[in-house]
Amino acid sequence: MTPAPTRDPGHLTLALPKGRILEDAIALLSQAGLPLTMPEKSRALRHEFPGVTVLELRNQDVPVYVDLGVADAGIVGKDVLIESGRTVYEPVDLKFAGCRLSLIREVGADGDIARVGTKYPRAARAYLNARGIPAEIVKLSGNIELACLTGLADAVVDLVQTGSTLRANNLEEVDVLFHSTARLVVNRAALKTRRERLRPLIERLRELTSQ
Ligand SMILES: Nc1ncnc2c1ncn2[C@@H]1O[C@H](COP(=O)(O)OP(=O)(O)OP(=O)(O)O)[C@@H](O)[C@H]1O
Ligand SMILES: O=P(O)(O)OC[C@H]1O[C@H](OP(=O)(O)OP(=O)(O)O)[C@H](O)[C@@H]1O
Repeated sequence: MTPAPTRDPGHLTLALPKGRILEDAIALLSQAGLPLTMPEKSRALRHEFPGVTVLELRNQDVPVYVDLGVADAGIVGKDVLIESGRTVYEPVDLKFAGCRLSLIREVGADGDIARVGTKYPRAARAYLNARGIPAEIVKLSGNIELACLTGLADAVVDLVQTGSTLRANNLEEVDVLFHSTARLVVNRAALKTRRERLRPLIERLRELTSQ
């Protein structure tokens, strides 16, 4: 493996997820003083701004890039962070992208739960184990609620925000595993080597989200 080039301690590398978090993340980081704008629609995956590089990633990869120090900091949902099992420093609750991870079934379903579909197998396993439910977990990638509707699973563990997906598909929330919002995550070594950049950013984000 080629060793990573030594990076200028005055330069920040940020891991941001494409998808629904990106626009709010860029807006908040700009308010906090970073010279960022929404990247133009293109196939470019790395975006350069004065003193800041933005890596555009899948949500699940943000904790990996930050934990392994390729990115100094990042923004990701608490749901993805919990599921990743990585213990990155998480100094600010950014309070957007609010939702909850819930156990969902068809309205009125009351049989045993033998199989659960989810994009969150680790969180689902912990929840089911804690309740002594020996269900099989099937890892799915999207439109998770379909697993309930088609009989692929007796229940699903998925995100709920407005509840409109549930209502449109005759589903109900049986239990809430946890609530989630977007978080700033920071690499612990970078917190020391890039202290001058990261400390003011953390402070400003705390002020902006009134913590
Ligand atoms: N309906 C929702 N309302 C509010 N926040 C949500 C909602 N759905 C997801 N989120 C939050 O936004 C994050 C990103 O969601 P998004 O839909 O962009 O991801 P995705 O496209 O499913 O992920 P992937 O990167 O795996 O393709 C989630 O991890 C969660 O924290
Ligand atoms: O309660 P609601 O406001 O309806 O939001 C919940 C829906 O939003 C997310 O799906 P998303 O739109 O990201 O699609 P996905 O299933 O492909 O991830 C989540 O997986 C739910 O399906």
